[in-house]
Amino acid sequence: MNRRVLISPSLLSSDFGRLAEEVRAVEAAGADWIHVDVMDGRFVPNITLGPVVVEAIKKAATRPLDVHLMIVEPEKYVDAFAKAGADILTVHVEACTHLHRVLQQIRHAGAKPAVVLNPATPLSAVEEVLGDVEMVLLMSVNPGFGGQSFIVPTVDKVRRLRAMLDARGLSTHIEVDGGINAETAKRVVDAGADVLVAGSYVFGSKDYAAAIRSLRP
Ligand SMILES: O=C(CO)[C@H](O)[C@H](O)COP(=O)(O)O
Ligand SMILES: [Co+2]
Repeated sequence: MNRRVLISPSLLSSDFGRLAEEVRAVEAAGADWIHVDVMDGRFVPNITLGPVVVEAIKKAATRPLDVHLMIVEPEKYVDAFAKAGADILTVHVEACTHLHRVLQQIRHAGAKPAVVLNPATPLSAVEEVLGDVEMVLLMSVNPGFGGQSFIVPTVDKVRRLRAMLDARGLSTHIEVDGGINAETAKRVVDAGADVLVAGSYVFGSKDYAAAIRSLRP
């Protein structure tokens, strides 16, 4: 099946001093979504931004905000991020004691629920909630930093997840995040991914439009 591939540039590698301009620039360059990385210094060894900054990004953006929460106890903050303008809210399965409850909370808050797995977390960890999410995000680096190398076994993980979804008649998005460039993009799209996060590849290039174009099949 031919799915339209969506590109979600990660602002993590953008110029934070010119965040609104950067959002407008990637949108003009063809971004479908805007990926926002929220890190708390506990779930991951890095700290980025909170709901106040998401609200500022929302004012600059016209495309959906794809908010990736790399935080412990996400249930304490999902309402605030939804209120700030997150359209898709993605929580780590490793951070949720009651994953199903958190996904319900996200939907009640008015955002689309999604779940993300670290590279070492097996697909079986999300098998029971596949019908409750709009998207499954597979990390293809260990979360916390941009600019890392793609972890190759993710390609087979994407293929196995797409087969699990097909077997259940679900057309849930599969997003891949970490080390995405023109070469790795092709490999994960061929395996069944349809949303690509790219941070350093897009924001590190001189021509955002050309970089985004090169990620599409
Ligand atoms: O979630 C993330 C890191 O935890 C980022 O979205 C990801 O690393 C994007 O950066 P790059 O494309 O440079 O790998
Ligand atoms: Co991310």
